[in-house]
Amino acid sequence: MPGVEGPTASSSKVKTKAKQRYLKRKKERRKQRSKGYGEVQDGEVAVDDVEDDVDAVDDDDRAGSPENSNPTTPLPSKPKRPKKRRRVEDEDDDDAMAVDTENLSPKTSPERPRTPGTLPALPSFPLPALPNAPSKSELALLGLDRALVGAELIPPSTILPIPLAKEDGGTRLSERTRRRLRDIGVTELFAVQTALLPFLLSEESNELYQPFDPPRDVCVSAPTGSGKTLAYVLPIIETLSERVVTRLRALIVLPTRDLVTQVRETIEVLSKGTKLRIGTATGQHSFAHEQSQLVQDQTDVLYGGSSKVDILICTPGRLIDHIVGTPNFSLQHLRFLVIDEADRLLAQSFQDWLAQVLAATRSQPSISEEERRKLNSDWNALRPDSCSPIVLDGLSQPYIPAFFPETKSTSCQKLLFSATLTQDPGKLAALGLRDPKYFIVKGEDKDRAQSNLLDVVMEKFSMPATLREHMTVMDPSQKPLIFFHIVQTYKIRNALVFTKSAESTTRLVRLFEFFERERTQNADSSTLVVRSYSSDLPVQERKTILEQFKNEKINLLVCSDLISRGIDISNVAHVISYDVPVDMRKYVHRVGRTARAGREGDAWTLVEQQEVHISLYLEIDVTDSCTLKQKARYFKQMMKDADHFDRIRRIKVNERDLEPLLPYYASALQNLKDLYTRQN
Ligand SMILES: Nc1ncnc2c1ncn2[C@@H]1O[C@H](COP(=O)(O)OP(=O)(O)OP(=O)(O)O)[C@@H](O)[C@H]1O
Repeated sequence: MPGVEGPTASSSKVKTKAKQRYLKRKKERRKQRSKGYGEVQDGEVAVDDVEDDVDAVDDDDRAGSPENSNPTTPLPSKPKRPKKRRRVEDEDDDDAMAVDTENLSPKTSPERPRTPGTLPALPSFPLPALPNAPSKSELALLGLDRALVGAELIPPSTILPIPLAKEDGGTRLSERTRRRLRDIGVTELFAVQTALLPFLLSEESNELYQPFDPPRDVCVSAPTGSGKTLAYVLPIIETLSERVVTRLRALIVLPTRDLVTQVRETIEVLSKGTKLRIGTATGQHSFAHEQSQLVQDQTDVLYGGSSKVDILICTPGRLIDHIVGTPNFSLQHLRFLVIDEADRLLAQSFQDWLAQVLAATRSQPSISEEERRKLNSDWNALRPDSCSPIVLDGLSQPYIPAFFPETKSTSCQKLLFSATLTQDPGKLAALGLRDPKYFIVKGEDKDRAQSNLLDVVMEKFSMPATLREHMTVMDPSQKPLIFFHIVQTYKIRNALVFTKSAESTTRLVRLFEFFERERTQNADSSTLVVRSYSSDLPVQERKTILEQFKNEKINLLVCSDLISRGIDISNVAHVISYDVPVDMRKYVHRVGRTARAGREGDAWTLVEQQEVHISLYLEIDVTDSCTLKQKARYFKQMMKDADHFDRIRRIKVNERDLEPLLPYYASALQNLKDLYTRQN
């Protein structure tokens, strides 16, 4: 067909011309070479002959390569011309591959000796490279709970005035509650409260039961003394104060009895004028007594439970005792489950308390066949209004047809609080949080939201802005003396002093008392009063001591970490860590006993340096000298890891500063030694 043949014929003509041009250039090249190198060798001709068969268009392309573009270019003064590349069968191979193939195949020119330096340079391939290792911060964000990424960050300086007028001013608090707050001197909401109250008191969430649209759970991380207690107490009181029947609707779990007492006092003050009833379960009283205080009817089988209290504040151990052993003690009506000091409580595996509590909020009553038959015949006898919707669902009941049968959920909203909230996914997973909402009080700068969030994830806890921190490094043998020196020099009063154990507490108090006796005998000043506070003391005595400390009849209270968490004593001006805290969390909670609610405060840490000189005093004190050797380094590293070292002012104490105290100290040591010798 002419239409087909025409182009084919013309292309073959073009091809012929191109080939002629190519052959002409080739001849010229040969001439050039023979001038420069003399006789052409056999092998080379052979290669060229192979090349002659290659498609001319290809050759044209190659003619444009630097190698061939200028045949008149002076050739390098090498003994042999560079070996010509040979195009092998695979047309897709690039030039580099062609060179490689030839080099790997000595058959192409077996007789030609290979001279170093005659091969064209191989193109360099990019070397395989490892990707950069992700930074610590990138790793921290990986796999992070989405809820935490969407956390609401609240600048610590945020406040909201509480008006007394009819309008609530955005606080969502009733007039009654606002008046109560005014009565106790609270005129504005603190940062954590400004965020929590509107969230927990929104219109949709003030129902006692929300089986089809249950409320979201909440996790709060806010510094010590920032007002977390009111952030949960106020919404609980506001939501429950409208209730008609008393049911156990709020459960507050705390790690110690002292904290239970403290929170109870706060709730009692603020719920004045409501009908809400408050109970505690700590094991302080007999079990039977507690049962009678908590449950109305322990004899009948009541599927809806029976409660004398609306709000129960308790420690986990005693709570489990009641779940297991108190008839009609039921958590089915719970609207709020508060876990304060959550990181500490989640670390406690006591009887798997958390799993038991969560199960109790969802549990169905176990009903015998006989009871079930009775129920079917007399449904009204059950008094269905006494059961929560979720329990009612589990009972045999008259069949009510429904187009859209919906599953009901417990209305219990979990609220977790801590100044050192754990981000441990395993621990949080155990809680089975429902669409949790995180609130984090941290950082004034909104542009640094990402890094603030990272700090929380990497457990770089925030501290009160009004806290001043100091540390002094010393030889262990001088620690008691330097402690006395700091107390005298900085006029330390209203101080909590933390030691590592109840035993060291007692010893330090004795030594201090001897020292003060010697000092005041020879000087015109009043004796400082120091007392120990430990779990060994009877409850009533502990209460009395705390009262005396609050009333400033005791100047220094020496204690172990028993009261390092949560305890709120407004007049604590100083916290002294006589023994360094074992971890950053402990440090945060210890120093957080001062500088609360915007007040100023000082924290002092006495750190032993590496070299250990065991003195008379320390012979009694030291049990683990290996640990001791590590202390200064360990403490500094702990602070550096938390990006906190720069906030701590280092104090240097000279030998000369200590000289005036030495005689009293020597006598005090002798007295202490005599005392221990007598006791043994
Ligand atoms: N809005 C407020 N105005 C004035 N004082 C307040 C306000 N909110 C709380 N406080 C007071 O601040 C102090 C510290 O509050 P709270 O004990 O709740 O702190 P916290 O955040 O729970 O601390 P911690 O983590 O140490 O337990 C308390 O004395 C409390 O009465």
